[in-house]
Amino acid sequence: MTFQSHANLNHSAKLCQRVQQPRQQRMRLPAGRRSPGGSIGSSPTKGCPRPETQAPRKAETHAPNPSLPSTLKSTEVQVDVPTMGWMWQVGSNATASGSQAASASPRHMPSAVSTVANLYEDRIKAKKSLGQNFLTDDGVLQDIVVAAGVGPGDLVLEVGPGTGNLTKHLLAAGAHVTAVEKDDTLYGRLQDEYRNVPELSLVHGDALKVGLEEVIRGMLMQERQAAPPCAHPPAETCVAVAELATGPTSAATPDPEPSTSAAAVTPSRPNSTSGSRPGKAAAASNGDGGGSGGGGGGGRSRKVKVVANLPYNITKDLLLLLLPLGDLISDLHIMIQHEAAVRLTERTPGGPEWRAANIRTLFYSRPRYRFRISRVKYDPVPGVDGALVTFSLLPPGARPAVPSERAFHALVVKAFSERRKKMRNSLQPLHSSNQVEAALAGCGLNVDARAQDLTLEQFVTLSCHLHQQTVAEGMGLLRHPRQPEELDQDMGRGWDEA
Ligand SMILES: C[S@@+](CC[C@H](N)C(=O)[O-])C[C@H]1O[C@@H](n2cnc3c(N)ncnc32)[C@H](O)[C@@H]1O
Repeated sequence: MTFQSHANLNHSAKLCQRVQQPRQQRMRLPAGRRSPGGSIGSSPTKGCPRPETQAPRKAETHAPNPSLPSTLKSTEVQVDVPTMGWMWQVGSNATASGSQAASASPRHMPSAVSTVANLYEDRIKAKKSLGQNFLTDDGVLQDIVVAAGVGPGDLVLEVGPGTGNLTKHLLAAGAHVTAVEKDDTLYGRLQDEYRNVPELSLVHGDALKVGLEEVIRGMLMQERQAAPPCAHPPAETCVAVAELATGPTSAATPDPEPSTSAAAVTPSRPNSTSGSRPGKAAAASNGDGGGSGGGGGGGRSRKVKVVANLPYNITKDLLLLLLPLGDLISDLHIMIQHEAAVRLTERTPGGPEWRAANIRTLFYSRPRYRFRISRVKYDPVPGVDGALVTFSLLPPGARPAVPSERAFHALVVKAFSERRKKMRNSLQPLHSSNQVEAALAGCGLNVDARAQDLTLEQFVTLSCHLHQQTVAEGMGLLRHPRQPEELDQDMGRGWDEA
């Protein structure tokens, strides 16, 4: 992963900055007036190091939405821009001339459809392997931002900004956005477009590998350093600042899985000396949890929102990663396949769609299906409709109390692994059939129950009963429920392995 610190642009990149025509200006031109030599990889930029300027291999790319050219006439949309001033205000760019600034309207942003068209004009094709189906409807993008409740000063993590179309709407709502993009080319373009936008930090890398938890901690630490703690923060949207650098101290998460990321990431921004956020913030990596200027560990800071039009192939892994971060994230608002969204927001057991993922989702959050997004709103057009789903994350203390979260989820996954089997069979070899029957009976459940019959609460009770049994057996309080032959087999296995 590389983190885009605009202030840390290397020397050659700075040279590029001087010779390139600012992308902002090119994006404002109507499509018909664009210079054929205006692509990133051509003319004035020759010789400057840029990531991946050639088009990707054909097999990896989607066919563009054929309806796109006909909609290109509308190249701008009117957006209410908060007091920060809009990024397309060319005058804010030190390399832009005064006359350019005067002619640019800060209240306009390029339309989503024209941004995608610009990609194609620059011979950049959407990559299937990265799930690149770009939203091209500013109305939908605006609806997402409104549904996510994004407002001025909110901290938003966006995964897969791609064209920046959703990013623009988030920024227009006044959010401070940190966006993680894996694609080299799109990351490079965003880097160019937003280099003078202190409200956006870009992270280059795979969202599943960059260490998102540390990225989020960095966002919160930076926020903490920039401003004093809010006087009356709503409890559900706050996190104890002392926990930011060190992780949660609550005993409610008995077995937090260790973070795999290498280092905390702390955004730094250009030209932000007088802005609401600092240019540099190193405390996240030096462990200064209290914040040198922020008044000690008693203060509280806000939590982060996650808003993303996700590539469908990373939805599951990203949810596994983010759902347990209810101490840092208030809510996730993500676009996923419509059918998957319906399944994931199911709350009642019994149906064939009731899965381990439902139990896990409800354990960590309150999911809500928000609205369907027609496939024709994307380019290239995917084979399925999308949907916006909101997950309101539960802070660790509000989750169901289980002896071990890891053991609980292992139990649920095992129970659903053979859905047609009764749990006294599917849970073997984690637990013997006798153990499972005893535990089910102890919970007041049918001993023939299958996984799809149980609610989250019933799984929680079952896991507690099984845990108590295991502890009691360990202390010799219960007769071992396994049959003598099974024990003999275990013993034999042990000897063989030795
Ligand atoms: C569905 S597109 C969304 C683009 C844009 N946000 C929009 O709404 O039009 C998904 C984006 O995620 C990026 N992406 C794919 N896999 C990723 C990963 N593992 N980590 C970060 N970004 C990823 C793609 O390059 C692409 O830009």
